Amino acid sequence: MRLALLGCGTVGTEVVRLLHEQAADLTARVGAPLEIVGIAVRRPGRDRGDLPVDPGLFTTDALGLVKREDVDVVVEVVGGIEPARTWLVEALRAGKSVVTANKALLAEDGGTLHDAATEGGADLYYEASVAGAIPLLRPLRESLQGDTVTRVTGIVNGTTNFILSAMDATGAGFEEALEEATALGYAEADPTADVEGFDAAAKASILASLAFHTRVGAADVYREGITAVSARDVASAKQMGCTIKLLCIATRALDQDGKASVSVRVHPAMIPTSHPLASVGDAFNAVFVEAEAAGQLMFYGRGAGGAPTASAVLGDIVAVARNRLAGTRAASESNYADLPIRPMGEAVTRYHVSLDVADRAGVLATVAGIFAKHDVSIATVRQSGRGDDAVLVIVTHGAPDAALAATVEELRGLEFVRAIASVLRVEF
Ligand SMILES: NC(=O)C1=CN([C@@H]2O[C@H](COP(=O)(O)OP(=O)(O)OC[C@H]3O[C@@H](n4cnc5c(N)ncnc54)[C@H](OP(=O)(O)O)[C@@H]3O)[C@@H](O)[C@H]2O)C=CC1
Ligand SMILES: N[C@@H](CC=O)C(=O)O
Repeated sequence: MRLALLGCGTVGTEVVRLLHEQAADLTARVGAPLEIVGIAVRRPGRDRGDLPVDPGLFTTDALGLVKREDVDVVVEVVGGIEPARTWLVEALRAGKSVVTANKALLAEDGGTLHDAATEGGADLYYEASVAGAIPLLRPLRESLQGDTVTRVTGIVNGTTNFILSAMDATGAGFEEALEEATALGYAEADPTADVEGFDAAAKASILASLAFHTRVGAADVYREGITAVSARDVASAKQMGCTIKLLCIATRALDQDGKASVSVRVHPAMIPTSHPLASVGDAFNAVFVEAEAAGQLMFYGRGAGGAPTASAVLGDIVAVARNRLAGTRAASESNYADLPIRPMGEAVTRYHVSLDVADRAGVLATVAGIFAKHDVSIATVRQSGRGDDAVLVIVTHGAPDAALAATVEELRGLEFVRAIASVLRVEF
């Protein structure tokens, strides 16, 4: 089995290392040796340490490598939309198997890749694209095909989980924690993708597409990142017995006429410290899958980093290599459902709102009246005074997100509201 490796950075170098260190076992498991015939990178002269590979294999001509007649499997660990899409479509149409970790591309234009795979009769595997080392996509793609998945909830971005865990545990600053996550190889080439929630949204779209048998694109996912989460939010969450996590929540629901639709969102949320997701620290990921017959399933493990991600890539390489040797390919994905996307405004959520207000008579009554006007029920109110100023912390019961957002907008315009210090959703 002859492999073309596209990319040799954090993940690619670990793929090379594992292929080298486990060569004998992999040969036995596949039934044929796995041989790298070329490695496409941007800077072939870059120092890659003691990588166990012939330096003559490096090239900048990725497309030329993909087109080589002797390549069976293309492994893409570069990232981004272009030129990765062009390379992978070329490979798939030519009948070459593809293994990729590129969630951004799958979320943006997965349909083009799947169509090219069908056209070329080729395998397209992408276990590493969601939740690093955790075997999650294959259970959705295979084991749960006989069941109806109703909800997928979890932490799917290691970088932001690392940052939020550090802010919560040690009081570390945002920038400092992001720098450390980048140095550890968790962050994307442009970490904005992590901290603004794009990476988690891409993963959410992949999970929802597989779980609900429908195409959910990146643009269908409601997204908020963690850049607005402050030390004050973290402290406030602690006071309530909560912690803050960047959550991915995908649900399939039926309306009164029995018509199904899906809602997919990514945003920071407060969860009680007693919840199992609260103890998911560092760059670990955890995902709950709820299915009608199976009930609740939990998947947990390292969600980022070179070696954990390479483990998932290697698993896919073995699978596609076995398929090629057997002259077969995996069944096409069943995206038959074509379900509508429910807007974020209809999602039932709860808000934690922290207001800096003037401390005088009638303030609380006016604020409560505005919540009532939008049909939002208040669960708790905490007030602490500071001379002329007071801090009001209000936690609501569940209400449509649009009603909660409209309430906050109206509060913002009140003359006695000095600042809306934070607005966070509360889940579970
Ligand atoms: N890091 C992680 O924890 C995880 C990453 N992923 C995904 O895996 C993929 C790779 O991530 P990662 O290894 O961290 O990224 P890196 O930035 O560490 O590595 C990217 C590699 O791609 C090469 N490259 C970049 N542009 C080109 C180009 N135009 N032509 C040829 N080669 C190019 C780079 O070359 P050079 O070395 O010369 O710069 C480098 O070797 C991404 O899709 C990412 O989202 C998925 C799960 C986890
Ligand atoms: N940047 C990503 C890497 C894995 O997908 C993350 O932090 O989760």
